[in-house]
Amino acid sequence: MENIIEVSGLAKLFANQSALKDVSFQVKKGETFGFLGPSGSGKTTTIKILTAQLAQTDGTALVFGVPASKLKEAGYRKKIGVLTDNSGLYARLTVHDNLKLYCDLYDVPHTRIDEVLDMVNLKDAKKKAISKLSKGMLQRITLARAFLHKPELLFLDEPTSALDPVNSKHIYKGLESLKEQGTTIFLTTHDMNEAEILCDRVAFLNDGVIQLLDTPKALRQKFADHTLTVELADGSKEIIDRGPEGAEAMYNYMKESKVVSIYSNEPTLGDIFVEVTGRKLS
Ligand SMILES: Nc1ncnc2c1ncn2[C@@H]1O[C@H](COP(=O)(O)OP(=O)(O)OP(=O)(O)O)[C@@H](O)[C@H]1O
Repeated sequence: MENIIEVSGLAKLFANQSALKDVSFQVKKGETFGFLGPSGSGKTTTIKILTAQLAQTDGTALVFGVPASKLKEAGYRKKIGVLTDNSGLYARLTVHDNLKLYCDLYDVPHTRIDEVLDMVNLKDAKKKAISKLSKGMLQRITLARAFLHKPELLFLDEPTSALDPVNSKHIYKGLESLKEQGTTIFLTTHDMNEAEILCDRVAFLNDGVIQLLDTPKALRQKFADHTLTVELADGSKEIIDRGPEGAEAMYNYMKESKVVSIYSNEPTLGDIFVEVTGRKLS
C-alpha cells in the first residue's frame, strides 16, 4: 500500500535539548495513525516538521513523497489539513464568515460550511463571533476549518483536548466519516481511549524515541498475560490460565453449569504504555 508519510532517522535539537532523537515510521494511504506520548515527548515537534513549520536537525521526513520542507512550494496546500493550537481564525467575524473565507481560499462551495459544522456539532453557533466561543467550541471550529477543503491528509494535534465526552464523540464520528472517504489521518494524543477508538496503528513516543509501533489489537495481544477471567454463578470471579490446567478448571465449572461469562485479560493501551516506558501518559 502507498505510503503517504515516510519518516526516517528524524532528530530535532532545540539549542542543546534533544526533542526527537531517532524517529522512523511510515503512514499508509487511508490509515489513521496515532502518535501517542506524554507531554514533552515530541509529538507537536513531529507534526511541525511534517507540516513545514519547523526544520529537522537530522533525518528525512517525506510527505506525498516530497521532503516536508518543500510542501509549501510544491503546491500541496490543498491536499493537507492541519489542526494545531493556533486557530488562525478572525475573532470579530462569525463562525460562518470565517469558514466562508476559507471556502473562497480553497475554491470550496459555501454549501460545505453546513456539512462541516454538522460534523463538529456546531450548527447552532453559525452566527456567533469567534471571540464569543468557549475553548471547546473554538477547538471544534478550528477542526472544521482543517477539513473544510476535504484534504487527503489531515494532521490533528490533540484534537479533543478541550472537549467534553459528548463533543469528543461527535468529533470521533466526524473523523470516522472522513476516514470512510479515504482521508489519511495523523493524530497526536495522550488519550489512550481516543487512540483505541480512532487509530489503525499507534506509535508510542517517549523522550523523542518510538518505543512500540503496531495495531492496538496486536499490542494488546502481545502484552496479554495469557489468563482468562471466569465469572461464576455465585458472583465470584476466577482467573484461570489458558493452558491445560485452566482447561480442567473450566471443564469443571462448565460441567456444574457455574459459568456466567468468560473474558480475556488484555491490557489497555494505557497499561502497555506504563509497562513499556515506566511513565504515565498525562
Ligand atoms: N521552540 C522550542 N524551543 C525549545 N524547546 C522546545 C521548543 N518546542 C518544543 N521544545 C521542547 O521539545 C520537547 C518536545 O516538545 P513537544 O511540544 O514536541 O512535545 P509534545 O509531546 O507535543 O508535548 P504536549 O503533549 O505537552 O504538547 C519538550 O521538551 C519541549 O520543551
